[in-house]
Amino acid sequence: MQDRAETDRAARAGEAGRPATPPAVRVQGLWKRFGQQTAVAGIDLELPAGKFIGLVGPNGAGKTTTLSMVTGLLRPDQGTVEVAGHDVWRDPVEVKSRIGVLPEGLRLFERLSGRELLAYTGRLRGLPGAEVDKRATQLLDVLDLAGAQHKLVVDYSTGMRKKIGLAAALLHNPEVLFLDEPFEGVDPVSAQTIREVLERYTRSGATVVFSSHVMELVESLCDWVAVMAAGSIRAQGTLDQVRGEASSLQNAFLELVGAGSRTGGDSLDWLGGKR
Ligand SMILES: Nc1ncnc2c1ncn2[C@@H]1O[C@H](COP(=O)(O)OP(=O)(O)OP(=O)(O)O)[C@@H](O)[C@H]1O
Repeated sequence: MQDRAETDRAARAGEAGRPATPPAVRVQGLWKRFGQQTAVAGIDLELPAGKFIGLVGPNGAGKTTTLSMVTGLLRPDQGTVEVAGHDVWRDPVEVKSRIGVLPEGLRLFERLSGRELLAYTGRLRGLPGAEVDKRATQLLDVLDLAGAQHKLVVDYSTGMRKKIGLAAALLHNPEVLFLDEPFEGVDPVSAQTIREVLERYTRSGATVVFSSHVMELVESLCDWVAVMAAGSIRAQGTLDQVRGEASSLQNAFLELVGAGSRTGGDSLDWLGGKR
């Protein structure tokens, strides 16, 4: 007779007998309140590994709060979060070694140059100096920052800051990369570069989770989507599952967040009228 542990192991094993990969993120019963405001209202979320995942929702939906709790930056009031099979709040060191994060309102060491920032990040991550140098050179090159590598980060533009932040988040080759609005403030050329880097990264089996308001972008990039509104998950699944019968993700999104019937400003009858 199989013992319990054996049965559990068998249940976790894939059809080929290999251990099944745990989801990139598993969230259960997650809550966060700020005073009277409930930012995240008991969500469950399971994000598969190896996918390009979009977390979408209107302003104030709770995306940043969720990503902050998932990445160990903000302690939940209630609930559990696992990343790559490890509990974020019980096993933070293990989790942090496996993830890269580009947070909202990115704070960087402003008085370092881009290259110094990468060198410092690499050493903090415990990488050997020569390896950091090699990876930094390649990342600066691919992200078109080689010409600005000796400039102080404080003098970087918004898009350059996003790119150096992304380079720092990728330097240790994380299993799961979390990006809060990675394309905001980024010009189309840089956006294309970031996109190519991320597509290449997910093709290697890694997971990208990013939040965005731009549905066209999510539709063209992601194979998996979670829709959030008012602190709850309204839908999660493959792009096709979430889009359902709707003609586009944008239309599905408007229905899911209950904005489908909004009038688009009928009450502003004075705007554009007689002056
Ligand atoms: N530190 C805080 N203190 C008080 N309220 C907060 C705090 N952080 C978030 N909130 C509130 O929680 C709710 C969710 O905010 P959050 O920033 O997570 O939304 P979001 O989906 O990321 O929005 P956006 O798309 O506008 O960035 C909002 O109502 C916000 O005002």
